[in-house]
Amino acid sequence: MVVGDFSHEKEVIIVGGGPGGYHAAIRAAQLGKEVAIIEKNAIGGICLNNGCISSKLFAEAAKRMRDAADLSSFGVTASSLSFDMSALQERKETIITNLTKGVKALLNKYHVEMIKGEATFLADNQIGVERGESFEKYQFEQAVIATGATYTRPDSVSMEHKRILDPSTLYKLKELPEHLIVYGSDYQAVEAASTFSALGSQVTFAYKDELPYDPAVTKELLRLMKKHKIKVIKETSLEECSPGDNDITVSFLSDSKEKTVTASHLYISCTQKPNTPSLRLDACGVNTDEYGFIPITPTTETNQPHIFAVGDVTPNSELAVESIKQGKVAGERMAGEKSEWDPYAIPQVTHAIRPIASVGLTAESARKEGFDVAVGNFSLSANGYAALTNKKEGVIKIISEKKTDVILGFQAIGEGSVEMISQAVQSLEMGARDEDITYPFYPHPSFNEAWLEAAESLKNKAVHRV
Ligand SMILES: Cc1cc2nc3c(=O)[nH]c(=O)nc-3n(C[C@H](O)[C@H](O)[C@H](O)COP(=O)(O)OP(=O)(O)OC[C@H]3O[C@@H](n4cnc5c(N)ncnc54)[C@H](O)[C@@H]3O)c2cc1C
Ligand SMILES: NC(=O)c1ccc[n+]([C@@H]2O[C@H](COP(=O)([O-])OP(=O)(O)OC[C@H]3O[C@@H](n4cnc5c(N)ncnc54)[C@H](O)[C@@H]3O)[C@@H](O)[C@H]2O)c1
Repeated sequence: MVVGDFSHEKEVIIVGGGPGGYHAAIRAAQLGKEVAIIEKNAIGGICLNNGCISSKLFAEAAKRMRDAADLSSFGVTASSLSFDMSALQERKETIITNLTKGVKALLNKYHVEMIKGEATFLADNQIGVERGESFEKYQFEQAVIATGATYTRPDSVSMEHKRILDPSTLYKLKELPEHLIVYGSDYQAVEAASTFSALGSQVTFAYKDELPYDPAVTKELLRLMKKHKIKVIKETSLEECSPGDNDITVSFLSDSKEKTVTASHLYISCTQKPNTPSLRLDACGVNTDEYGFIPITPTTETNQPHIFAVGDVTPNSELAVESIKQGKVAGERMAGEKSEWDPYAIPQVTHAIRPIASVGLTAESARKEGFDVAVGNFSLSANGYAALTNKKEGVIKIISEKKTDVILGFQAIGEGSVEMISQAVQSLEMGARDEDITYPFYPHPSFNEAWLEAAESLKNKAVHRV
Protein backbone atom coordinates (compact mmCIF):
# COMPACT_ATOMS: atom_id res chain seq x y z
CA MET A 1 0.00 0.00 0.00
CA VAL A 2 1.26 3.49 -0.86
CA VAL A 3 1.04 5.96 2.02
CA GLY A 4 1.22 9.53 0.74
CA ASP A 5 3.00 12.23 2.81
CA PHE A 6 1.00 14.92 1.09
CA SER A 7 -2.23 15.90 2.87
CA HIS A 8 -5.14 17.17 0.72
CA GLU A 9 -6.93 20.19 2.16
CA LYS A 10 -10.71 20.55 2.43
CA GLU A 11 -12.83 23.01 4.36
CA VAL A 12 -15.35 20.30 5.29
CA ILE A 13 -15.00 16.51 5.39
CA ILE A 14 -18.09 14.33 5.85
CA VAL A 15 -17.58 10.71 6.86
CA GLY A 16 -20.45 8.50 5.65
CA GLY A 17 -22.70 9.02 2.64
CA GLY A 18 -26.06 7.93 4.10
CA PRO A 19 -29.02 10.31 4.51
CA GLY A 20 -27.32 12.09 7.43
CA GLY A 21 -24.02 12.58 5.58
CA TYR A 22 -25.30 13.57 2.17
CA HIS A 23 -27.80 16.11 3.55
CA ALA A 24 -24.98 17.69 5.60
CA ALA A 25 -22.74 17.75 2.52
CA ILE A 26 -25.28 19.36 0.22
CA ARG A 27 -26.46 22.00 2.70
CA ALA A 28 -22.86 23.00 3.54
CA ALA A 29 -21.98 23.16 -0.18
CA GLN A 30 -25.15 25.15 -1.00
CA LEU A 31 -23.97 27.66 1.60
CA GLY A 32 -20.55 28.03 -0.04
CA LYS A 33 -18.36 25.45 1.71
CA GLU A 34 -15.81 23.30 -0.11
CA VAL A 35 -16.92 19.78 0.83
CA ALA A 36 -15.70 16.20 0.39
CA ILE A 37 -17.70 13.12 1.44
CA ILE A 38 -15.99 9.82 2.24
CA GLU A 39 -18.05 6.64 1.75
CA LYS A 40 -16.68 3.12 2.04
CA ASN A 41 -19.64 1.28 0.47
CA ALA A 42 -22.47 2.97 -1.39
CA ILE A 43 -23.75 6.56 -1.42
CA GLY A 44 -27.24 6.60 0.14
CA GLY A 45 -26.27 4.44 3.14
CA ILE A 46 -28.56 1.81 4.66
CA CYS A 47 -31.71 3.83 3.99
CA LEU A 48 -31.34 3.96 0.23
CA ASN A 49 -29.48 0.70 -0.37
CA ASN A 50 -31.00 -1.77 2.07
CA GLY A 51 -33.48 -0.19 4.48
CA CYS A 52 -36.25 2.40 4.03
CA ILE A 53 -36.53 2.06 0.25
CA SER A 54 -36.46 -1.76 0.08
CA SER A 55 -38.85 -2.27 2.99
CA LYS A 56 -41.33 0.36 1.77
CA LEU A 57 -41.26 -1.10 -1.74
CA PHE A 58 -42.13 -4.53 -0.33
CA ALA A 59 -44.84 -2.93 1.86
CA GLU A 60 -46.29 -1.28 -1.24
CA ALA A 61 -46.34 -4.62 -3.08
CA ALA A 62 -48.11 -6.13 -0.05
CA LYS A 63 -50.69 -3.33 -0.05
CA ARG A 64 -51.40 -3.91 -3.75
CA MET A 65 -51.89 -7.64 -3.11
CA ARG A 66 -54.43 -6.92 -0.35
CA ASP A 67 -56.16 -4.27 -2.47
CA ALA A 68 -56.26 -6.59 -5.48
CA ALA A 69 -58.04 -9.26 -3.44
CA ASP A 70 -60.83 -6.71 -2.98
CA LEU A 71 -61.20 -5.62 -6.62
CA SER A 72 -64.51 -7.40 -7.16
CA SER A 73 -66.21 -5.03 -4.63
CA PHE A 74 -65.52 -2.29 -7.18
CA GLY A 75 -66.86 -4.27 -10.12
CA VAL A 76 -63.38 -5.04 -11.41
CA THR A 77 -62.48 -8.64 -12.17
CA ALA A 78 -59.00 -9.97 -12.75
CA SER A 79 -58.54 -13.57 -13.76
CA SER A 80 -55.84 -14.55 -11.28
CA LEU A 81 -53.51 -13.03 -8.73
CA SER A 82 -49.93 -14.16 -8.19
CA PHE A 83 -46.72 -12.74 -6.81
CA ASP A 84 -43.31 -12.90 -8.50
CA MET A 85 -40.45 -12.15 -6.10
CA SER A 86 -37.86 -11.86 -8.88
CA ALA A 87 -39.89 -9.11 -10.58
CA LEU A 88 -40.07 -7.16 -7.30
CA GLN A 89 -36.33 -7.61 -6.69
CA GLU A 90 -35.64 -6.36 -10.20
CA ARG A 91 -37.79 -3.28 -9.57
CA LYS A 92 -35.97 -2.72 -6.27
CA GLU A 93 -32.58 -2.72 -8.02
CA THR A 94 -33.84 -0.26 -10.65
CA ILE A 95 -35.24 2.11 -8.02
CA ILE A 96 -32.06 1.99 -5.94
CA THR A 97 -29.89 2.58 -9.03
CA ASN A 98 -32.01 5.55 -10.13
CA LEU A 99 -32.19 7.12 -6.66
CA THR A 100 -28.42 6.68 -6.21
CA LYS A 101 -27.82 8.38 -9.56
CA GLY A 102 -30.04 11.24 -8.36
CA VAL A 103 -28.09 11.72 -5.10
CA LYS A 104 -24.75 11.58 -6.96
CA ALA A 105 -26.02 14.14 -9.48
CA LEU A 106 -26.93 16.48 -6.63
CA LEU A 107 -23.51 16.02 -4.99
CA ASN A 108 -21.86 16.75 -8.35
CA LYS A 109 -24.05 19.81 -8.91
CA TYR A 110 -22.79 21.31 -5.65
CA HIS A 111 -19.18 20.25 -6.39
CA VAL A 112 -19.02 17.87 -3.43
CA GLU A 113 -16.03 15.59 -3.99
CA MET A 114 -16.93 11.91 -3.48
CA ILE A 115 -14.07 9.86 -2.07
CA LYS A 116 -14.42 6.08 -1.96
CA GLY A 117 -12.71 4.42 1.00
CA GLU A 118 -12.76 3.79 4.75
CA ALA A 119 -12.01 6.80 6.94
CA THR A 120 -10.12 6.89 10.24
CA PHE A 121 -9.13 9.97 12.22
CA LEU A 122 -5.40 10.71 12.48
CA ALA A 123 -5.71 13.96 14.48
CA ASP A 124 -8.35 16.53 15.38
CA ASN A 125 -7.88 18.15 11.96
CA GLN A 126 -6.75 15.19 9.86
CA ILE A 127 -8.37 12.08 8.49
CA GLY A 128 -6.93 9.11 6.60
CA VAL A 129 -8.72 7.20 3.86
CA GLU A 130 -7.86 3.58 3.19
CA ARG A 131 -8.47 2.77 -0.46
CA GLY A 132 -6.95 -0.72 -0.81
CA GLU A 133 -3.89 0.15 -2.87
CA SER A 134 -3.35 3.60 -1.29
CA PHE A 135 -3.83 5.58 1.91
CA GLU A 136 -4.62 9.27 1.44
CA LYS A 137 -4.57 12.00 4.09
CA TYR A 138 -7.00 14.92 4.27
CA GLN A 139 -6.69 18.07 6.36
CA PHE A 140 -10.02 19.62 7.40
CA GLU A 141 -11.34 22.70 9.19
CA GLN A 142 -14.68 21.09 10.07
CA ALA A 143 -15.91 17.48 9.89
CA VAL A 144 -19.18 15.57 10.24
CA ILE A 145 -19.33 11.99 11.48
CA ALA A 146 -22.29 10.26 9.81
CA THR A 147 -21.19 6.64 9.85
CA GLY A 148 -24.51 5.15 10.99
CA ALA A 149 -24.91 1.91 12.94
CA THR A 150 -24.81 -1.82 12.27
CA TYR A 151 -27.87 -3.99 12.88
CA THR A 152 -26.73 -6.69 15.30
CA ARG A 153 -28.62 -9.87 16.22
CA PRO A 154 -29.01 -11.08 19.80
CA ASP A 155 -26.38 -13.67 20.86
CA SER A 156 -28.94 -16.53 20.92
CA VAL A 157 -29.39 -16.27 17.12
CA SER A 158 -26.09 -14.78 16.01
CA MET A 159 -25.09 -17.71 13.76
CA GLU A 160 -25.13 -17.14 10.00
CA HIS A 161 -27.70 -19.39 8.32
CA LYS A 162 -29.81 -18.96 5.19
CA ARG A 163 -32.98 -19.61 7.24
CA ILE A 164 -32.24 -16.85 9.79
CA LEU A 165 -33.08 -13.39 8.49
CA ASP A 166 -32.73 -9.88 9.92
CA PRO A 167 -33.35 -6.29 8.70
CA SER A 168 -30.22 -6.51 6.49
CA THR A 169 -31.19 -9.75 4.71
CA LEU A 170 -35.01 -9.97 4.71
CA TYR A 171 -35.57 -7.77 1.68
CA LYS A 172 -32.85 -9.54 -0.34
CA LEU A 173 -34.74 -12.87 -0.37
CA LYS A 174 -34.99 -14.45 -3.80
CA GLU A 175 -38.04 -16.54 -2.92
CA LEU A 176 -41.08 -15.95 -0.74
CA PRO A 177 -40.77 -17.84 2.57
CA GLU A 178 -43.41 -20.54 2.97
CA HIS A 179 -43.73 -19.91 6.72
CA LEU A 180 -41.96 -16.93 8.31
CA ILE A 181 -41.61 -16.56 12.06
CA VAL A 182 -41.11 -12.88 12.93
CA TYR A 183 -39.64 -12.23 16.37
CA GLY A 184 -39.36 -8.64 17.60
CA SER A 185 -41.38 -5.78 18.97
CA ASP A 186 -40.20 -2.85 16.88
CA TYR A 187 -41.78 -1.21 13.81
CA GLN A 188 -39.53 -3.21 11.48
CA ALA A 189 -40.85 -6.51 12.89
CA VAL A 190 -44.48 -5.36 12.51
CA GLU A 191 -43.79 -4.28 8.90
CA ALA A 192 -42.11 -7.63 8.16
CA ALA A 193 -45.06 -9.64 9.55
CA SER A 194 -47.69 -7.57 7.77
CA THR A 195 -45.83 -7.41 4.43
CA PHE A 196 -44.90 -11.09 4.08
CA SER A 197 -48.36 -12.22 5.19
CA ALA A 198 -49.99 -10.11 2.46
CA LEU A 199 -47.49 -11.35 -0.13
CA GLY A 200 -48.53 -14.93 0.62
CA SER A 201 -46.29 -16.34 3.38
CA GLN A 202 -47.79 -18.02 6.42
CA VAL A 203 -46.64 -15.76 9.29
CA THR A 204 -46.17 -16.34 13.02
CA PHE A 205 -45.50 -13.07 14.86
CA ALA A 206 -43.91 -13.46 18.30
CA TYR A 207 -42.79 -10.73 20.65
CA LYS A 208 -41.61 -10.24 24.20
CA ASP A 209 -41.85 -6.56 25.03
CA GLU A 210 -44.92 -4.41 24.50
CA LEU A 211 -45.40 -3.13 20.97
CA PRO A 212 -44.36 0.54 20.66
CA TYR A 213 -47.91 1.88 20.19
CA ASP A 214 -50.83 3.33 22.11
CA PRO A 215 -52.96 0.47 23.60
CA ALA A 216 -55.93 1.24 21.30
CA VAL A 217 -53.63 1.08 18.27
CA THR A 218 -52.04 -2.19 19.43
CA LYS A 219 -55.49 -3.70 20.00
CA GLU A 220 -56.59 -2.80 16.46
CA LEU A 221 -53.29 -4.02 14.98
CA LEU A 222 -53.62 -7.40 16.71
CA ARG A 223 -57.27 -7.67 15.57
CA LEU A 224 -56.16 -7.03 11.98
CA MET A 225 -53.34 -9.57 12.28
CA LYS A 226 -55.86 -12.15 13.44
CA LYS A 227 -58.17 -11.25 10.54
CA HIS A 228 -55.25 -11.73 8.13
CA LYS A 229 -54.48 -15.13 9.72
CA ILE A 230 -51.18 -14.06 11.28
CA LYS A 231 -50.60 -16.24 14.33
CA VAL A 232 -49.53 -14.04 17.25
CA ILE A 233 -47.56 -15.23 20.30
CA LYS A 234 -47.47 -12.43 22.90
CA GLU A 235 -45.11 -11.92 25.83
CA THR A 236 -42.82 -14.72 24.86
CA SER A 237 -39.06 -15.02 24.72
CA LEU A 238 -37.07 -16.79 22.07
CA GLU A 239 -34.99 -19.41 23.87
CA GLU A 240 -33.38 -21.42 21.13
CA CYS A 241 -33.46 -22.02 17.43
CA SER A 242 -32.27 -24.99 15.39
CA PRO A 243 -31.94 -24.33 11.68
CA GLY A 244 -31.77 -27.33 9.35
CA ASP A 245 -31.52 -27.91 5.63
CA ASN A 246 -35.27 -27.77 5.04
CA ASP A 247 -36.75 -25.86 7.99
CA ILE A 248 -36.03 -24.09 11.27
CA THR A 249 -37.41 -24.96 14.71
CA VAL A 250 -37.74 -22.18 17.28
CA SER A 251 -38.45 -22.64 21.01
CA PHE A 252 -40.36 -19.94 22.82
CA LEU A 253 -40.95 -19.61 26.55
CA SER A 254 -44.24 -18.02 27.63
CA ASP A 255 -45.31 -18.07 31.30
CA SER A 256 -42.78 -20.87 32.03
CA LYS A 257 -44.33 -22.99 29.27
CA GLU A 258 -42.23 -23.99 26.30
CA LYS A 259 -43.66 -23.87 22.82
CA THR A 260 -41.92 -24.87 19.60
CA VAL A 261 -42.75 -23.64 16.12
CA THR A 262 -41.27 -25.08 12.94
CA ALA A 263 -41.19 -22.83 9.90
CA SER A 264 -39.21 -22.25 6.74
CA HIS A 265 -37.53 -19.03 8.01
CA LEU A 266 -37.00 -16.95 11.14
CA TYR A 267 -36.76 -13.13 11.03
CA ILE A 268 -35.21 -11.57 14.11
CA SER A 269 -35.18 -7.90 15.13
CA CYS A 270 -31.79 -6.43 15.87
CA THR A 271 -30.28 -3.81 18.11
CA GLN A 272 -28.05 -1.15 16.59
CA LYS A 273 -24.34 -0.91 17.32
CA PRO A 274 -22.78 2.44 16.34
CA ASN A 275 -20.12 2.42 13.62
CA THR A 276 -17.55 4.16 15.80
CA PRO A 277 -14.87 1.61 16.77
CA SER A 278 -12.95 1.74 13.46
CA LEU A 279 -12.99 5.56 13.33
CA ARG A 280 -10.17 5.92 15.91
CA LEU A 281 -12.07 8.69 17.69
CA ASP A 282 -9.32 8.90 20.33
CA ALA A 283 -7.15 10.55 17.65
CA CYS A 284 -9.60 13.46 17.25
CA GLY A 285 -10.77 13.61 20.88
CA VAL A 286 -14.49 13.00 20.21
CA ASN A 287 -16.28 11.36 23.16
CA THR A 288 -18.79 8.49 23.01
CA ASP A 289 -21.39 7.22 25.51
CA GLU A 290 -21.29 3.80 27.22
CA TYR A 291 -22.67 2.11 24.06
CA GLY A 292 -20.28 3.86 21.67
CA PHE A 293 -22.82 6.40 20.31
CA ILE A 294 -21.61 10.01 19.92
CA PRO A 295 -23.61 12.48 22.08
CA ILE A 296 -24.47 15.74 20.32
CA THR A 297 -25.91 19.14 21.17
CA PRO A 298 -29.12 20.57 19.63
CA THR A 299 -26.78 22.08 17.03
CA THR A 300 -25.24 18.62 16.28
CA GLU A 301 -21.84 19.50 17.75
CA THR A 302 -19.78 16.84 19.52
CA ASN A 303 -17.56 17.76 22.48
CA GLN A 304 -15.14 19.05 19.79
CA PRO A 305 -16.92 22.17 18.49
CA HIS A 306 -15.51 21.84 14.93
CA ILE A 307 -16.57 18.16 14.66
CA PHE A 308 -20.26 17.39 14.21
CA ALA A 309 -22.14 14.06 14.31
CA VAL A 310 -25.52 13.15 12.82
CA GLY A 311 -27.86 10.19 12.35
CA ASP A 312 -27.74 6.64 13.64
CA VAL A 313 -24.21 7.07 15.04
CA THR A 314 -25.70 9.44 17.67
CA PRO A 315 -27.92 8.40 20.61
CA ASN A 316 -31.69 8.59 20.24
CA SER A 317 -31.94 8.27 16.47
CA GLU A 318 -32.86 5.10 14.62
CA LEU A 319 -34.69 6.78 11.76
CA ALA A 320 -33.64 8.43 8.52
CA VAL A 321 -36.20 11.11 9.43
CA GLU A 322 -33.88 12.27 12.20
CA SER A 323 -30.61 11.71 10.27
CA ILE A 324 -31.88 13.97 7.46
CA LYS A 325 -32.85 16.78 9.84
CA GLN A 326 -29.60 16.54 11.80
CA GLY A 327 -27.60 16.45 8.54
CA LYS A 328 -29.19 19.70 7.37
CA VAL A 329 -28.54 21.31 10.77
CA ALA A 330 -24.84 20.27 10.68
CA GLY A 331 -24.43 21.65 7.14
CA GLU A 332 -26.07 24.94 8.09
CA ARG A 333 -24.15 25.32 11.38
CA MET A 334 -20.82 24.77 9.62
CA ALA A 335 -21.70 27.67 7.31
CA GLY A 336 -22.53 29.87 10.31
CA GLU A 337 -26.34 29.70 10.03
CA LYS A 338 -28.66 29.48 13.03
CA SER A 339 -30.12 25.97 12.96
CA GLU A 340 -31.23 23.39 15.51
CA TRP A 341 -32.93 19.99 15.79
CA ASP A 342 -35.32 18.93 18.54
CA PRO A 343 -36.62 15.37 19.06
CA TYR A 344 -39.96 16.68 20.41
CA ALA A 345 -42.08 15.87 17.36
CA ILE A 346 -40.48 13.07 15.37
CA PRO A 347 -43.11 11.15 13.38
CA GLN A 348 -43.04 7.37 13.94
CA VAL A 349 -44.56 5.44 11.08
CA THR A 350 -45.11 1.72 10.47
CA HIS A 351 -46.07 0.72 6.95
CA ALA A 352 -48.29 -2.15 8.00
CA ILE A 353 -51.76 -3.00 6.70
CA ARG A 354 -53.23 -0.75 7.97
CA PRO A 355 -50.50 1.88 8.43
CA ILE A 356 -49.67 3.16 11.91
CA ALA A 357 -48.46 6.67 12.79
CA SER A 358 -47.74 8.46 16.03
CA VAL A 359 -46.10 11.61 17.34
CA GLY A 360 -45.85 13.28 20.74
CA LEU A 361 -47.40 11.98 23.93
CA THR A 362 -49.94 9.19 24.41
CA ALA A 363 -52.72 9.77 26.95
CA GLU A 364 -50.86 7.51 29.37
CA SER A 365 -47.46 9.19 28.98
CA ALA A 366 -49.07 12.66 29.18
CA ARG A 367 -50.75 11.72 32.48
CA LYS A 368 -47.42 10.43 33.78
CA GLU A 369 -45.92 13.83 32.95
CA GLY A 370 -48.63 15.45 35.08
CA PHE A 371 -51.01 16.71 32.38
CA ASP A 372 -54.77 16.63 32.84
CA VAL A 373 -55.64 15.30 29.39
CA ALA A 374 -58.57 15.22 27.00
CA VAL A 375 -58.69 12.36 24.49
CA GLY A 376 -60.34 12.70 21.09
CA ASN A 377 -61.14 9.40 19.35
CA PHE A 378 -62.55 8.75 15.93
CA SER A 379 -63.14 5.43 14.25
CA LEU A 380 -62.49 5.17 10.51
CA SER A 381 -65.62 3.03 10.26
CA ALA A 382 -67.60 6.32 10.46
CA ASN A 383 -65.58 8.09 7.73
CA GLY A 384 -67.24 8.29 4.31
CA TYR A 385 -64.07 7.96 2.26
CA ALA A 386 -62.99 4.91 4.29
CA ALA A 387 -66.38 3.37 3.53
CA LEU A 388 -66.17 3.95 -0.22
CA THR A 389 -62.58 2.69 -0.46
CA ASN A 390 -63.42 -0.31 1.75
CA LYS A 391 -60.66 0.65 4.22
CA LYS A 392 -62.76 1.14 7.32
CA GLU A 393 -60.42 -0.47 9.86
CA GLY A 394 -58.63 1.82 12.28
CA VAL A 395 -58.81 4.49 14.91
CA ILE A 396 -57.47 8.06 15.16
CA LYS A 397 -56.60 9.57 18.56
CA ILE A 398 -55.66 13.13 19.46
CA ILE A 399 -54.49 14.07 22.94
CA SER A 400 -54.71 17.60 24.32
CA GLU A 401 -54.17 19.33 27.65
CA LYS A 402 -57.58 20.13 29.20
CA LYS A 403 -56.48 23.40 30.77
CA THR A 404 -54.94 24.99 27.67
CA ASP A 405 -56.43 22.91 24.80
CA VAL A 406 -52.88 22.57 23.45
CA ILE A 407 -52.36 19.42 21.35
CA LEU A 408 -49.94 16.98 22.99
CA GLY A 409 -50.00 13.91 20.77
CA PHE A 410 -51.48 11.90 17.94
CA GLN A 411 -51.77 8.12 17.55
CA ALA A 412 -53.44 6.40 14.65
CA ILE A 413 -53.86 3.16 12.79
CA GLY A 414 -55.70 3.16 9.49
CA GLU A 415 -55.49 4.25 5.88
CA GLY A 416 -54.48 7.90 5.59
CA SER A 417 -52.70 8.04 8.95
CA VAL A 418 -49.27 8.54 7.28
CA GLU A 419 -50.67 11.65 5.56
CA MET A 420 -52.52 12.89 8.68
CA ILE A 421 -49.37 12.70 10.80
CA SER A 422 -47.78 15.65 9.01
CA GLN A 423 -50.67 17.81 10.25
CA ALA A 424 -50.11 16.43 13.74
CA VAL A 425 -46.37 17.19 13.59
CA GLN A 426 -47.11 20.78 12.50
CA SER A 427 -49.74 21.13 15.24
CA LEU A 428 -47.22 20.04 17.87
CA GLU A 429 -44.46 22.28 16.52
CA MET A 430 -46.79 25.29 16.37
CA GLY A 431 -48.27 24.68 19.83
CA ALA A 432 -51.70 24.40 18.16
CA ARG A 433 -54.94 24.13 20.13
CA ASP A 434 -57.93 22.00 19.08
CA GLU A 435 -59.64 25.02 17.48
CA ASP A 436 -56.65 25.45 15.13
CA ILE A 437 -57.52 22.01 13.78
CA THR A 438 -61.31 22.27 13.84
CA TYR A 439 -61.66 25.78 12.29
CA PRO A 440 -60.28 25.17 8.75
CA PHE A 441 -62.09 23.40 5.88
CA TYR A 442 -61.17 19.84 4.93
CA PRO A 443 -61.60 18.16 1.55
CA HIS A 444 -64.69 15.99 1.37
CA PRO A 445 -64.77 13.08 1.16
CA SER A 446 -61.31 12.30 2.52
CA PHE A 447 -59.52 10.38 5.25
CA ASN A 448 -58.46 13.81 6.60
CA GLU A 449 -61.98 14.27 7.90
CA ALA A 450 -61.19 11.56 10.47
CA TRP A 451 -58.38 13.79 11.80
CA LEU A 452 -60.88 16.69 11.95
CA GLU A 453 -63.50 14.60 13.76
CA ALA A 454 -60.92 13.20 16.21
CA ALA A 455 -60.07 16.83 17.09
CA GLU A 456 -63.79 17.73 17.28
CA SER A 457 -64.43 14.80 19.59
CA LEU A 458 -62.02 16.34 22.15
CA LYS A 459 -65.05 18.50 23.05
CA ASN A 460 -67.78 16.07 21.95
CA LYS A 461 -68.44 18.06 18.77
CA ALA A 462 -67.87 15.26 16.22
CA VAL A 463 -71.01 14.72 14.15
CA HIS A 464 -70.36 11.16 12.94
CA ARG A 465 -69.91 9.75 16.40
CA VAL A 466 -72.49 7.83 18.38
C1 LIG B 1 -35.32 -2.59 7.02
C2 LIG B 1 -35.17 -1.15 7.41
C3 LIG B 1 -36.24 -0.27 7.24
C4 LIG B 1 -36.13 1.07 7.59
N1 LIG B 1 -37.19 1.90 7.39
C5 LIG B 1 -37.10 3.21 7.72
C6 LIG B 1 -38.19 4.09 7.46
O1 LIG B 1 -39.22 3.70 6.92
N2 LIG B 1 -38.06 5.39 7.82
C7 LIG B 1 -36.93 5.87 8.42
O2 LIG B 1 -36.88 7.06 8.73
N3 LIG B 1 -35.87 5.05 8.68
C8 LIG B 1 -35.93 3.74 8.34
N4 LIG B 1 -34.86 2.90 8.55
C9 LIG B 1 -33.68 3.43 9.27
C10 LIG B 1 -32.73 4.19 8.33
O3 LIG B 1 -32.28 3.32 7.31
C11 LIG B 1 -31.55 4.73 9.11
O4 LIG B 1 -32.02 5.46 10.22
C12 LIG B 1 -30.68 5.65 8.24
O5 LIG B 1 -30.13 4.95 7.16
C13 LIG B 1 -29.55 6.27 9.06
O6 LIG B 1 -28.87 7.18 8.25
P1 LIG B 1 -27.35 7.57 8.59
O7 LIG B 1 -26.93 8.50 7.51
O8 LIG B 1 -27.22 8.00 9.98
O9 LIG B 1 -26.53 6.19 8.48
P2 LIG B 1 -26.41 5.10 7.31
O10 LIG B 1 -27.54 5.12 6.39
O11 LIG B 1 -26.11 3.83 8.03
O12 LIG B 1 -25.12 5.58 6.50
C14 LIG B 1 -23.84 5.54 7.05
C15 LIG B 1 -22.83 5.40 5.91
O13 LIG B 1 -21.52 5.55 6.43
C16 LIG B 1 -20.65 4.65 5.78
N5 LIG B 1 -19.49 4.44 6.66
C17 LIG B 1 -19.48 3.88 7.91
N6 LIG B 1 -18.24 3.92 8.43
C18 LIG B 1 -17.44 4.53 7.50
C19 LIG B 1 -16.06 4.87 7.44
N7 LIG B 1 -15.24 4.62 8.46
N8 LIG B 1 -15.59 5.48 6.33
C20 LIG B 1 -16.41 5.76 5.27
N9 LIG B 1 -17.72 5.46 5.28
C21 LIG B 1 -18.24 4.87 6.37
C22 LIG B 1 -21.51 3.41 5.58
O14 LIG B 1 -21.00 2.60 4.53
C23 LIG B 1 -22.88 4.02 5.25
O15 LIG B 1 -23.08 4.16 3.87
C24 LIG B 1 -34.92 1.55 8.17
C25 LIG B 1 -33.83 0.68 8.34
C26 LIG B 1 -33.95 -0.65 7.95
C27 LIG B 1 -32.76 -1.58 8.11
N1 LIG C 1 -29.15 4.97 17.18
C1 LIG C 1 -29.17 4.87 18.49
O1 LIG C 1 -28.83 5.79 19.15
C2 LIG C 1 -29.61 3.61 19.16
C3 LIG C 1 -30.13 2.57 18.44
C4 LIG C 1 -30.52 1.41 19.12
C5 LIG C 1 -30.34 1.33 20.48
N2 LIG C 1 -29.82 2.39 21.14
C6 LIG C 1 -29.58 2.32 22.57
O2 LIG C 1 -28.86 1.15 22.84
C7 LIG C 1 -29.37 0.58 24.03
C8 LIG C 1 -29.79 -0.85 23.81
O3 LIG C 1 -30.95 -0.89 22.98
P1 LIG C 1 -31.81 -2.24 22.87
O4 LIG C 1 -30.88 -3.38 22.93
O5 LIG C 1 -32.90 -2.17 23.88
O6 LIG C 1 -32.36 -2.13 21.38
P2 LIG C 1 -33.77 -1.79 20.82
O7 LIG C 1 -34.68 -1.32 21.88
O8 LIG C 1 -33.52 -0.90 19.67
O9 LIG C 1 -34.29 -3.22 20.32
C9 LIG C 1 -34.54 -3.44 18.91
C10 LIG C 1 -35.30 -4.72 18.68
O10 LIG C 1 -34.51 -5.84 19.05
C11 LIG C 1 -35.28 -6.68 19.87
N3 LIG C 1 -34.37 -7.32 20.81
C12 LIG C 1 -33.53 -6.70 21.65
N4 LIG C 1 -32.85 -7.62 22.37
C13 LIG C 1 -33.29 -8.83 21.95
C14 LIG C 1 -32.99 -10.17 22.30
N5 LIG C 1 -32.09 -10.46 23.25
N6 LIG C 1 -33.64 -11.17 21.68
C15 LIG C 1 -34.53 -10.89 20.70
N7 LIG C 1 -34.85 -9.66 20.32
C16 LIG C 1 -34.25 -8.63 20.94
C17 LIG C 1 -36.29 -5.80 20.57
O11 LIG C 1 -37.43 -6.53 20.95
C18 LIG C 1 -36.62 -4.85 19.46
O12 LIG C 1 -37.59 -5.41 18.63
C19 LIG C 1 -30.49 1.47 24.51
O13 LIG C 1 -30.03 2.37 25.45
C20 LIG C 1 -30.90 2.22 23.28
O14 LIG C 1 -31.43 3.49 23.56
C21 LIG C 1 -29.47 3.52 20.52
